[in-house]
Amino acid sequence: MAGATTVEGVTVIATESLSKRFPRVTALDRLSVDITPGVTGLVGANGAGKSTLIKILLGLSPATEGRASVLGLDVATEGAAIRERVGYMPEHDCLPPDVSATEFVVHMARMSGLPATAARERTADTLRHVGLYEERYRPMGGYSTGMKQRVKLAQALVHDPRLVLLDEPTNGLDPVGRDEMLGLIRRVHTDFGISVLVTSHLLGELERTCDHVVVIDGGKLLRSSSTDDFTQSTGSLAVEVTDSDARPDGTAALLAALAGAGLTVRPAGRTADGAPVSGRVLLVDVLDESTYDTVRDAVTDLGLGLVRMEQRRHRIAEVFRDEDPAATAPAGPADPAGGGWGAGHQWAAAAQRDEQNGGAPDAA
Ligand SMILES: Nc1ncnc2c1ncn2[C@@H]1O[C@H](COP(=O)(O)OP(=O)(O)OP(=O)(O)O)[C@@H](O)[C@H]1O
Repeated sequence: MAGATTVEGVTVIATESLSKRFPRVTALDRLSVDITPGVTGLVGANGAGKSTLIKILLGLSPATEGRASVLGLDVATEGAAIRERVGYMPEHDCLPPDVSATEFVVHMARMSGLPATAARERTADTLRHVGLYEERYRPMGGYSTGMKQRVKLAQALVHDPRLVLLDEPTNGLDPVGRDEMLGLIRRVHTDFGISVLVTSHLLGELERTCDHVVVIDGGKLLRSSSTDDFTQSTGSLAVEVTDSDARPDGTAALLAALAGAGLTVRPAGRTADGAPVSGRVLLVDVLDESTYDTVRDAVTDLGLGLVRMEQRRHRIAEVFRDEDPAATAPAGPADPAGGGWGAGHQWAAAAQRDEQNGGAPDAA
């Protein structure tokens, strides 16, 4: 737990061999991770232990074993001090329906210790920031899911915390609402310098929003690294060609030619919005500079037109599929809570769901 006491500016959250065992399930299993300032995604399938970790970090639920600190404060003994400095957006709907957003957020601000005038001013500012200014006096029972999520975000920000913990803030939102929420979350950090830990079971949405991603599965740490490292191009090249009279299926001809030249090549499978691309885009593993020449020469020799040839980055979901060959096997209906599945299977299911939800960004 390197940053627990002294390097507060470097580590906002640190856990060391943190475990939480319930009678029938181990929700967190010796989790050791350091989280630095910025926007960090905590990703995991349903039941991976995300909410459990958040509750421990807020000092609301004791760990069974191990230690954790938030902003240099010990979660076991300094929970109240942590909750003064940290905002929390819970996963589930918890808003009283008869109360307006303004009344509710002012109330939460007062609960956090702000004087009445400051609470009203901060509430107005925060609701404006989350885009709820016009509707702020209406009872929240009539709000859409997106509006409710914004109120939950506003109450997490109103006392000007140094860190916010957001539990599945995009849950229940349509793709547009999800993008708007992710944009807001990004601005929480860029506009106000507040660090963010945001949980999601959708791998794809985090690579657009987070500087750093922590992946847990079955309460264990799978991986913690910068988003760039996750999605680093490892030399995948997207190639699309036209057909010709001589080659009515130019893509198949090119695939055969490149494979014959010793390159690893496969259909890309999906477009930017997650729809199948009927095999027109090929992905070629780049070994070195000569790969570009081999592709160009093959296209020319076959007499095809080159529509595009571009470097592409991996998507986070693919990293997990690539790391576990079993995960690419047809998995049937996604059931991440199904007993006995290994990590790769769970992530295959999560990745599959991600794509079905259209949460996947660029494929080529
Ligand atoms: N109070 C509790 N008593 C018993 N088991 C619990 C309790 N809270 C959580 N669990 C179990 O611990 C595991 C982790 O749950 P947790 O809610 O942390 O997962 P999660 O990653 O947040 O998933 P979700 O997004 O579905 O809530 C699950 O198997 C869950 O059933």
